[in-house]
Amino acid sequence: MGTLEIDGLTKSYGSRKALRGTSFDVRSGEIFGFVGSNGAGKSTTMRIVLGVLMPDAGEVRWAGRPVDHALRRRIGYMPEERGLYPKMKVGEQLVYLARLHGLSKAESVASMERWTSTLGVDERREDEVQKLSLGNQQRVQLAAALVHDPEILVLDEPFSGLDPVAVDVMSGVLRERADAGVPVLFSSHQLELVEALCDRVGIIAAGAMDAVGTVEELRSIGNPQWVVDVPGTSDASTPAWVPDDVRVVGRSGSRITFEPRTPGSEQTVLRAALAQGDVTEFARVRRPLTELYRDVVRVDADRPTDPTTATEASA
Ligand SMILES: Nc1ncnc2c1ncn2[C@@H]1O[C@H](COP(=O)(O)OP(=O)(O)OP(=O)(O)O)[C@@H](O)[C@H]1O
Repeated sequence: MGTLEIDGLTKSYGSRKALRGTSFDVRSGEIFGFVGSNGAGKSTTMRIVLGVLMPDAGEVRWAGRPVDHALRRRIGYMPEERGLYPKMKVGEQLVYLARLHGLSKAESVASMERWTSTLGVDERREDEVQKLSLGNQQRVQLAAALVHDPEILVLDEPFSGLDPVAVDVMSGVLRERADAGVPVLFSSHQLELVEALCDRVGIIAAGAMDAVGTVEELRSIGNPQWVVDVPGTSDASTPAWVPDDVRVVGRSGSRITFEPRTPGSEQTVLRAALAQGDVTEFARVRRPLTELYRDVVRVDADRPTDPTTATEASA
């Protein structure tokens, strides 16, 4: 049990700066969703955690200790480029990988059987990997990351290309591993899935973390939005009764979405709305991660680059 700390990583490929001081941590028992646009630096970060790449500066620690070769053997990794031997049989390959990580023959076979069953590829154990569909190859790839019972999981886009049933199976496995105390770090572009599955989310842009926190904490960055509905009121884009200290950002019939310009001005709106008639809805909008992500990335694009700062939304 412990925390995986990614601390101040920088990395350049020639003149291209891929990471500019990336820092965040993944705690024991949590699923951490790592999101960001193409080329933002997710795979580079994960490769450094695994020791496949060396950073120019910065450090990765597990339970307070720098991650060394021995510790890396206890990480389960799913690389973006995948890494199975296409001509090797599924079962043999998983046993081989477990043996490489130091499990006995009997332990390796038992683990292979467990994970192929859990992931629904037990009937394919005798097949060459290349004969499986891409989705089933991905299930085997996850089995390969899990077969040595790792203490940490680092998965690069494990959900890409999976059908909905496979997504459910994989989500269940990640949750079960996290519940067993494993920190689970995975990257994804499927933000709805990340929102549903993750305990915390980190948004990376241009090699630096822009925001880290629970989805609820990310909602507190930027302007909160509220919705108010007074049926029967005028359908002007901004009705005259709406006070000036809010900004109307959307309207659908009598239902208005707005952002307070000053703290508490949503209450002024409520009072003004009640003066118009019956208020059938007044609530803070729970914006989906997809929108929060766009806001964070848009603000980042508008701002002069200061790669050393990240918004830490977590308490
Ligand atoms: N081997 C390499 N040689 C040169 N540049 C690289 C190499 N690997 C990555 N890069 C560059 O580093 C930056 C970060 O890439 P990285 O693959 O880490 O991003 P990513 O967030 O994983 O992207 P994606 O979502 O597309 O997988 C990009 O600008 C990429 O072009």
